[in-house]
Amino acid sequence: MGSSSCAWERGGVGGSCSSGSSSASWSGGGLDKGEVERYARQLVLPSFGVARQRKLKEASVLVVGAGGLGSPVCLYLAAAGVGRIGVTDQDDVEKSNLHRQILHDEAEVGSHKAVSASKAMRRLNSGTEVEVHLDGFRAVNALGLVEGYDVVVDASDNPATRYCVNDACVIAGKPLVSGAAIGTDGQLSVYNHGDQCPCYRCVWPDPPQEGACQRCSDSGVLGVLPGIIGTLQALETIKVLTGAGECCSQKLLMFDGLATSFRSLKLRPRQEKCLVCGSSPAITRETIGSYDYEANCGGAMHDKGESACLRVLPESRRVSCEFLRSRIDGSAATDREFVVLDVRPKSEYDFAHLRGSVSLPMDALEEEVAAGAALAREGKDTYVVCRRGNDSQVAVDKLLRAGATSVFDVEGGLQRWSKAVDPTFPLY
Ligand SMILES: Nc1ncnc2c1ncn2[C@@H]1O[C@H](COP(=O)(O)OP(=O)(O)OP(=O)(O)O)[C@@H](O)[C@H]1O
Repeated sequence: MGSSSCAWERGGVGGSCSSGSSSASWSGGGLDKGEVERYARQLVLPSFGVARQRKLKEASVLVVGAGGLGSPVCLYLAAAGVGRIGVTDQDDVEKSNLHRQILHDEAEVGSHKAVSASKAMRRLNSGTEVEVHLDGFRAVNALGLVEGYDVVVDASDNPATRYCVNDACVIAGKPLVSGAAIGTDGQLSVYNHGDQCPCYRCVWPDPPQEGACQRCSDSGVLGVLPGIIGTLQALETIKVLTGAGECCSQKLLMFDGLATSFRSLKLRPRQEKCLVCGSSPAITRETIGSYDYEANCGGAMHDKGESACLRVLPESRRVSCEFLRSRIDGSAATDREFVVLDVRPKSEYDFAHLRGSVSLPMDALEEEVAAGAALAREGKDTYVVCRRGNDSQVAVDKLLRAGATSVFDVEGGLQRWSKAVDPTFPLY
């Protein structure tokens, strides 16, 4: 090869290669050598190429939630070369997150998820600028957060956040890549992307009642499921940012993990009556900050373990975990007979329960109440436990209404037991 000729040129944009010039002998279409080498396998794709890679480099994405869905979203977007990624979460990494939240590892248990996520992305790609928003997504910061990015990915797990993220995206005119995964199923759609494309609220105008929505912490999730849906969210985000292919907008993709099958539903276009993108919106730039999403859209935005506890019983019906321990070890100042009822599903009882406790899942307890058999334990003190101290209160309430007199809720449930009494009891 002659010394004056260009070694090679790609992309056609950027520096020239004239004979005798001191400038580089090549042009990478706006990418440097390291970037060309790093992204080579997608640069060679005719459907992608250098121009789209450059778009990714110039783009920014906000990821709401650094959990099961957010993990593959953050990792794949950083790996793909998105220029700036913001991640927001308010929660800490727990051991029970690790089977699916592959952003985090054992060393990060107890640390803030957004911080842990940022470390993982920086480890993966030092060329991606990572921004951390520690307070989570809320009505008061919604618009400010969303306006700082080109595309928003909803990787959260509760309806109040989903509606709030959607409304902010509509007001700020940002596409929203939304995913959900629970049990062995998942779904995905791109909202608010183009004139006719509906927003999340157009498709789901009626938020669920508080407590009506399933959560991974209660219903369980096969670890790989959010991996699949989150990876699809990353793919859709890349397509929205670069214009490659066709986005999953105006349709809802549904995945059945047990059958390994995908189905898609066509969605109705934007709705005139929609509260946020309709012709006379109630939620606007001026009102979003004070809109009460928790009251209007299905309950708490941030699931902070025990703080999410219900309070349906008077203090006199509640005992502490420490008191229950004193009954079990015989140090309490009473020798009345007692029984510990565990109202969690049998599957949970089977993997860990208090020695001597009796399994009576909520549906069996309801049958017992309906059959008038709820007083069978009268004469003994009955202490009711569940995982977090919510179902146990409901169970005690049902037993009291059925005429039982000596039943008590164990405050904070087995999570509190694990933290306050016996750290060897599995915390999940
Ligand atoms: N308003 C919000 N702002 C930021 N992050 C949120 C918000 N609401 C939920 N999240 C985060 O979204 C993530 C959802 O993750 P995931 O569904 O895997 O469940 P999890 O809450 O981490 O775990 P588990 O349900 O098992 O306790 C969580 O990290 C959660 O803290």
